[in-house]
Amino acid sequence: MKASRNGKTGLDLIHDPVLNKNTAFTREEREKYGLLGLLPAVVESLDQQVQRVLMQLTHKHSDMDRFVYLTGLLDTNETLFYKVIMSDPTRFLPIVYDPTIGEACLKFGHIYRRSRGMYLSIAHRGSVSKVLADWPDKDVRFICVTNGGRILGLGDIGANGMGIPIGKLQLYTGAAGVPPAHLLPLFLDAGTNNEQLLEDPLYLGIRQKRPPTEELYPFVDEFVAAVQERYPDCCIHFEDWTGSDAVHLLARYRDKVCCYNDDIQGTAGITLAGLINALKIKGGSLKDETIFFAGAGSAGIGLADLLVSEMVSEGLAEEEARSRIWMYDVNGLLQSERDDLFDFQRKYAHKHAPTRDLTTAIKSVKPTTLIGVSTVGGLFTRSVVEAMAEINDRPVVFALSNPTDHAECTAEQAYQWTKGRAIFAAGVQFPPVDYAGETYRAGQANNLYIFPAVAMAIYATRAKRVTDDMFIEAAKAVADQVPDKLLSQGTLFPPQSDILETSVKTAARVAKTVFDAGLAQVPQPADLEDFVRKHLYDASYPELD
Ligand SMILES: O=C([O-])CC(=O)C(=O)O
Ligand SMILES: [Mg+2]
Repeated sequence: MKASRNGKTGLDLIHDPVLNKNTAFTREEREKYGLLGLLPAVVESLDQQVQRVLMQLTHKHSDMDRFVYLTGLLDTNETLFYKVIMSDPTRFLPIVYDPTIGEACLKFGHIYRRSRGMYLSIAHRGSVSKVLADWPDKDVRFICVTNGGRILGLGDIGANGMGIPIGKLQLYTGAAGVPPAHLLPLFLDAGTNNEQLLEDPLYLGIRQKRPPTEELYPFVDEFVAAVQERYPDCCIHFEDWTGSDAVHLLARYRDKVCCYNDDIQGTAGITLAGLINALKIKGGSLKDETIFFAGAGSAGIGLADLLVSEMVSEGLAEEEARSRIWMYDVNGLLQSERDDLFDFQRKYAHKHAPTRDLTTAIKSVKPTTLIGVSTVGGLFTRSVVEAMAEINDRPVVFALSNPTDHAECTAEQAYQWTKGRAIFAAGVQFPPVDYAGETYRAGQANNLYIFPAVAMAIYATRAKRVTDDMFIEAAKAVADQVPDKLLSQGTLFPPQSDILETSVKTAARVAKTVFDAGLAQVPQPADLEDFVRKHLYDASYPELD
């Protein structure tokens, strides 16, 4: 009997999720690797196996059950898992990702079956590098890392937040074809302040409160240094940290190592794409907009900073650009007299009387665009949305918080309350809305259009650093790929059914930005799209020798 390329034969080969083909092992392979008798008689194609999975999924009663089933499939047959989700992204992205992932994270410790990725705990301080070396793969190119501090709009859910790095990296592959062999989800466990979880007997993380920043940041420093040492070509993707940690950690590392924060830069990118297309619909240019953020955390600040740089490139002075951006948080409008603001929020606090009422603030500031990054479901009440419609002929309203019950308002509310005049987008997918004889199709302003494509560009070019320009270019590329017909129905983003194609084109444009900035570590090819295609993961069975 011959051994496969990783030395495995027989049951060990069947139990290896990367090499397993299950009923698709050929007769020759069964003979060669000692599989005869371990499999049913039939030899099936990957497509036939997909049919069986689809059939089994129809018998599940909820997307949560489908999520658990698909996780099990990934644990046993990676190729089949990606073949299934890439066969119908519109159907499967909402199951492996938002909104189902939100519920999956809340229940993570309860539905947990098998470990995936790595868990580094603050108890490992001083030996993080040694513990990281337990990971068997030699060529890790991306680590998506969270500490569970602010998962989606769900707040601090500690180790249950591990669902997010796992899901985000599945989107690298499913939405942009980054090969899964190079991806490592990682949970940096420094405890949780979530009392309910600390008391849950099935909670999976360390049972202690979060440490102060002075203890957390040296731990993150040690982790970042350990990654540099073991995987010098690895890009660190920070995800779902609390707002202030997100902003401070990105500032700490962005000029020193290859890293980015998706909540800051990816969310900013997709929202910029939405704004570019909203302006195509209503006319005008970004520099003439007044933008009001409900929520002043990492997503709001990241987007505000990106908008300021775009407005400056359209000719505004930086101070003037900042004056067009207003923010509002739990304590009301950010204004110059407030003494409870972080350094990075202060630049968006303008002279204004204090107000703690959102409608009053909107009526006074008169924004053209309202962006919800508050995590507060229903924050955009009828009076808020009607105020936007009074001020603007075509009010731009983006309700970006997720999962679904955290959205600031629904698509139906936005269209009804503005009598169909809103240019609306949400962080989750809402169904089409029929209003006064028209059908409106709100697009999903989700960073899944941005970060997987940016990651593909980083992967293909071996980029040394990640810059805001890469996210701005990704935003423009995504905006350019929305067909006119969709724009006329109010959809600001490309269809998810073509997500891989959209990502390839976006990645090619981002790759150009990387080469132009001199940040690539490979020679520049003549045809960038072809170059990206050569790096794509192919969901078909690997050779075993
Ligand atoms: O994951 C998503 O859908 C968007 C996101 O990054 C977040 O909400 O933190
Ligand atoms: Mg996030």
